[in-house]
Amino acid sequence: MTTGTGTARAGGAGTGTAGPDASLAGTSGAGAQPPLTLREFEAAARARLDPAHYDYFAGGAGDEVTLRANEAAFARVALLPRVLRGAGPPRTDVTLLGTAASMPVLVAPTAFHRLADPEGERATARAAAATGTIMIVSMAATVAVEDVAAAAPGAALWFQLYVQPDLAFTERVVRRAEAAGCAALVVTADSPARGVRERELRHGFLDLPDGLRCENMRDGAGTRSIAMSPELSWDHIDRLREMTALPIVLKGVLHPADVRPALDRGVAALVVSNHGGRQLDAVPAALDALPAVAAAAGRAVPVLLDGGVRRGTDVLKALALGADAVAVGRPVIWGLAAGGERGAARVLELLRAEVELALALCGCASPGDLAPDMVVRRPW
Ligand SMILES: Cc1cc2nc3c(=O)[nH]c(=O)nc-3n(C[C@H](O)[C@H](O)[C@H](O)COP(=O)(O)O)c2cc1C
Ligand SMILES: CC(C)CC(=O)C(=O)O
Repeated sequence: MTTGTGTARAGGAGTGTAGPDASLAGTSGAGAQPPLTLREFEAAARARLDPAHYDYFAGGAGDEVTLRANEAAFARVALLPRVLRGAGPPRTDVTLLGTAASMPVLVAPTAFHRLADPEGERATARAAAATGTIMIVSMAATVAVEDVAAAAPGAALWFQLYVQPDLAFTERVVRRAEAAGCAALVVTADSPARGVRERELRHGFLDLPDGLRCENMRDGAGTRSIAMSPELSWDHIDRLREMTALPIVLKGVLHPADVRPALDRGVAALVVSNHGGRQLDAVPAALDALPAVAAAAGRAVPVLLDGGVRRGTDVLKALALGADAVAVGRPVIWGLAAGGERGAARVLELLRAEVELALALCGCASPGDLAPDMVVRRPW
């Protein structure tokens, strides 16, 4: 049987196989071989990036306990496949809040893509479109949301918002995201203050270099730096609900008690996330926080997870433990730094192919077939 034919997708950056992309040969830090895994993409990116920029992307808060925990949590969970279910070639596509995606893997919002590639978020959006998945454009993007949308016609975009103390300014940013065609507003809730990443301090990386800026902060009067809002509260979610008809996704939920107030305010989806270990160190791994949040949501709204997803099998583990989809942050940046648009597309296509194969090997016809009884905690 073949597992490479089950899903139609837009674009042709990938091949549907997990084989190397020869055009990326020479980008790998390990030699002439093109990167074949997300980890190899990280090595390739590291070899190319200014060390200060690599550390900005890679680093986490404090002792990086949570950063390490995110990946380690996936290693502690094992998949328990079913056999002989006649599932056929699996589908990998999902629909989230009305947006179709070729796989249950989204591009998480990450800042400053032009530090990784001159085309920056334009290249990322084209890569997401080629793979047929959703890109969540960061408020801290180095390309304006309008220009990201124009660079990748047909791309499925959502917009991530840091609510600004100036609500009138916040509303103008929301209007720009709406006008650019973003289909959901992802409100980051885990950052009432900015986490301290000591790697940034060691490099003295405190601001974008000359020539780059947060283009979504421009407001006629010029670029403004992004403020974290310590006063952020549920009232702001009410205000945003009044402000926009876009579905609101709450990003950065870890405590199950925060689910009820979110549902009461009409939040359309939740993202279980610790911001890739970059905010409060020593919080649980995202995967470990997922089951309780998913149980509290009780399938009322989609639950997403990000943090530490590096393999297709990680995606299946998260889905089995209650997620409807996951998002990846750093891996897309590694693809971008290693090979621009092609590199980012390759990272996404590798994940899609890995998800497809893992679904087949688990006896699943689609992502929705995963259930909690298909994972076990490793006994070590
Ligand atoms: C370099 C970098 C920049 C980020 N910028 C943002 C951002 O602007 N807004 C946001 O909500 N989250 C941001 N995040 C967090 C990601 O959305 C996501 O939660 C995290 O990267 C997931 O972990 P992963 O990198 O292990 O996949 C950023 C993460 C990184 C690594
Ligand atoms: C510009 C920053 C606020 C972006 C961010 O969220 C991060 O670096 O984790």
